[in-house]
Amino acid sequence: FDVTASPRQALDERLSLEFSSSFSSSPPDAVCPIQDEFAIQVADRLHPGVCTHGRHHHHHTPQNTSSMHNDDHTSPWTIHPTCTSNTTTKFCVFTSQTFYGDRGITILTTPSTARVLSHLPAFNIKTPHLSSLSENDYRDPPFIVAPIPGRGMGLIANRTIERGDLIKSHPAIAILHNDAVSKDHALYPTHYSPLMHLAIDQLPSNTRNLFLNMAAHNESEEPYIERIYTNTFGEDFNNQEHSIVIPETARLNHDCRPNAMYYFDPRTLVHYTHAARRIYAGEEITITYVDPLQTRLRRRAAIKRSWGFECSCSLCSQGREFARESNRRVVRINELLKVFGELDGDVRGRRKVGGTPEMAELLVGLYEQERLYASVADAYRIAALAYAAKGMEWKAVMWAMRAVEAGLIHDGPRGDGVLDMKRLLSDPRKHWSWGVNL
Ligand SMILES: C[S@@+](CC[C@H](N)C(=O)[O-])C[C@H]1O[C@@H](n2cnc3c(N)ncnc32)[C@H](O)[C@@H]1O
Repeated sequence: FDVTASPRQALDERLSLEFSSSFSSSPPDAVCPIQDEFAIQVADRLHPGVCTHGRHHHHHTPQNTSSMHNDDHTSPWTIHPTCTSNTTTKFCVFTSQTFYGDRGITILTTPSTARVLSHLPAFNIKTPHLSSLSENDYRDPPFIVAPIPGRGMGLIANRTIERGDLIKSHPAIAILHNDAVSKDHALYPTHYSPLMHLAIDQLPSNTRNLFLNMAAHNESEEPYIERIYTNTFGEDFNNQEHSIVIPETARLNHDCRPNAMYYFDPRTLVHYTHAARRIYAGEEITITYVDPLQTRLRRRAAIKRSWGFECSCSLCSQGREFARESNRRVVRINELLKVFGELDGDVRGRRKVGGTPEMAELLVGLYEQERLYASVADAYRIAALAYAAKGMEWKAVMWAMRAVEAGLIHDGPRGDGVLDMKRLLSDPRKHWSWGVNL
């Protein structure tokens, strides 16, 4: 979806997911390295002390596993990898049937990417019965799954959900290299299609059923690949584009001005969805499938091209004058983002901030007018930087605090923007942006 979208979109009009690929060069963690509150909570509940005492913890390796690697690390794959032969790029299926308990995960990728993945903390916590996680560790989720006229199934809030409330969090069940699932690829279906089928078929049966129960927007096509094209999120691993499958989250329908936002934690392979604004009982919970900072024409075209439906969300169906003004704001937002440009310090920690505080406040206003309540995190951060650049500490702090709150919804606690704003808050005068525009 969104900046993530289906492989088809990922291939056609790939947009970027900033937090992806960041782990590709990070060293493997020796002890339970998870800093994520939720994952720690889950791990500790099931295996008290593993995360808190930092004991080394390896995944159990069943007998039929033979490690592909000869490093000192135990392979997490519980089924011997199957690979393509006679292809320029070698792809293999790597499956763990014990990932997050009995949920399992299947990965169709190159051996080098699989090796990077196998070192993730996700494979370092042993969480046998995270099936509870598959409905979010909620005994009483704040939504029901129900048919929505003209949209198939969807999620309806069953009580008030406040901004920032967790709606869903689920580990991925499949990670598929886009080159191996692209219908346009010369070697698909002869070489890659059997591998893709094997990948899904090797999942534990309950998890495979989650996959098969997902919607396909074109039933006449091959059922597995259609489910992938309809439901996956895009994510880079090892700097290569992949599609990730989170069946429960794939029930969320699209809205150009959604009330929920998701992010993926590439260390734990858990996908999180939070409310971006207050959602009342009876409202449908939605996410955006496309970059929301596009004009109506482009959004509608992108949705039609990748999912085959006509966007009828409130923004897509509003009257001509309203649509024109929204388009204008979107264009202006993009112009301002360009003016502010690169938002990190340079190597010496000194980089001018490209715009003024007034421009930054205009940007915030435009995001809010556009009802972009999660991605407004970017505008808040820009405002904090613009004020810090002018040496205006308290204004900088105010916007940084807003940026952290919105950033937690938009990018999660390890998002670059959130981390940068936390650094600013811990000592504004030592931040890279302090006084750079004076
Ligand atoms: C990821 S699935 C969403 C869940 C799906 N409705 C289901 O029944 O499981 C994407 C598909 O849902 C439908 N869909 C999602 N958002 C929609 C919307 N705003 N209007 C119409 N159909 C929508 C389209 O058929 C799309 O291909």
